[in-house]
Order: sequence, then C-alpha cells, then structure tokens
Amino acid sequence: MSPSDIPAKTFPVSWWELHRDARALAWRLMGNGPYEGIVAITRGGMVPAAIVARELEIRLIDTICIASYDETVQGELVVLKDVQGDGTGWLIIDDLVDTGKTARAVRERLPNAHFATIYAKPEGRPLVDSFITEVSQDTWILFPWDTDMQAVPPLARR
Ligand SMILES: O=P(O)(O)OC[C@H]1O[C@H](OP(=O)(O)OP(=O)(O)O)[C@H](O)[C@@H]1O
Ligand SMILES: Nc1nc2[nH]cnc2c(=O)[nH]1
Ligand SMILES: [Mg+2]
Repeated sequence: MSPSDIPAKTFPVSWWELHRDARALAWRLMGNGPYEGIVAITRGGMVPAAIVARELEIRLIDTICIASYDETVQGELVVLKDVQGDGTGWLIIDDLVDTGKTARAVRERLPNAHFATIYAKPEGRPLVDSFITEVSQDTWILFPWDTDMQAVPPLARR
C-alpha cells in the first residue's frame, strides 16, 4: 500500500494497544457467556479472536473467510469459506466494523450469534452487539500487522 492510498485521517494501533483493547472486549463479553465457541472472520478477526479465546478459555474456534477490501478500496464481498448452523451460543469476532457490509453478510448466516468487534465506525455500529472503541467514519484504522516502524523526516522538512 503506498502512503497516498491511505486516507488522511488515521488511527494507528500498536500491538500493545490491540492486546489491551482485545482484553477489554473479553471483559465485556464475560457477562454474556458461556459461549460454545468463536467464529473468527478472516483475516482481521483472527488475532483479536485468539486473544479473546485465551481470556475466555474458549478452545473451539471456527472461521468464516471473507474478502471485501483490496487495500483501502471496498470491492465485491466474497465468501471463501462458510460456516454451519445458525450461530446459537457462538461468538463472532472481527477486528472492526466499517460500512457494516461484512457484518451484515455474517449475521445473515449466523443470526443467533453474538457479534463483537474491537473497533466500530458509526455506519456499522448498529450491526455489532459489543465493541470497545468508536472512531469516525472518515478515519482509517491502521493495524499493527499492516504497519512497520520507519524513520520520518523532521517536521520542518516535510
Ligand atoms: O464493515 P465493512 O465495510 O465490511 O469493513 C470491515 C471489514 O473490512 C476488513 O476486512 P477485509 O475485507 O479488508 O479483509 P481482511 O480482514 O482480510 O483484511 C475488516 O477486517 C472487516 O472484516
Ligand atoms: N485496516 C483497516 N481495514 C479496514 N477495512 C475497512 N475499514 C478499515 C479500516 O479502517 N482499517
Ligand atoms: Mg476482515
């Protein structure tokens, strides 16, 4: 991804912040359980799902494999691998909800599951049952797995 493709307003998240926020989500989810298992929405939901699974001592993990964004551009939603059942007793985890397109598609498949994300934007927020942090719709969340530390020039030279 070239820097020009990334929207001007970003919300960078470090590994430490992600771990803290995923643990906060686990705290919030404690009251709703116990859960049969977790469905992680790939790929972004996998790291949050691993952290929540560790905290809630859930060892049964399934995936629903969905692709819709090519870098920052939203394309057609493709379900690469589906899940069985109606989601009763299951917890669905994704990293974030943005327009809500992904969440809507998963909810249609698993209408009885509890849907949780770490981050939420206003358009997608009504589709999640639990989340931790809201960011504005025009903000791009930068996850630690998509970023790296690098040198930057002094402000005076930018
Ligand atoms: O609410 P929406 O507008 O549907 O956007 C949210 C989805 O977009 C991202 O996934 P993406 O399709 O980029 O795939 P990835 O998880 O493999 O990065 C993110 O992980 C969510 O699943
Ligand atoms: N990394 C990332 N992926 C997304 N997919 C949809 N919205 C976002 C976002 O804000 N950040
Ligand atoms: Mg995703």
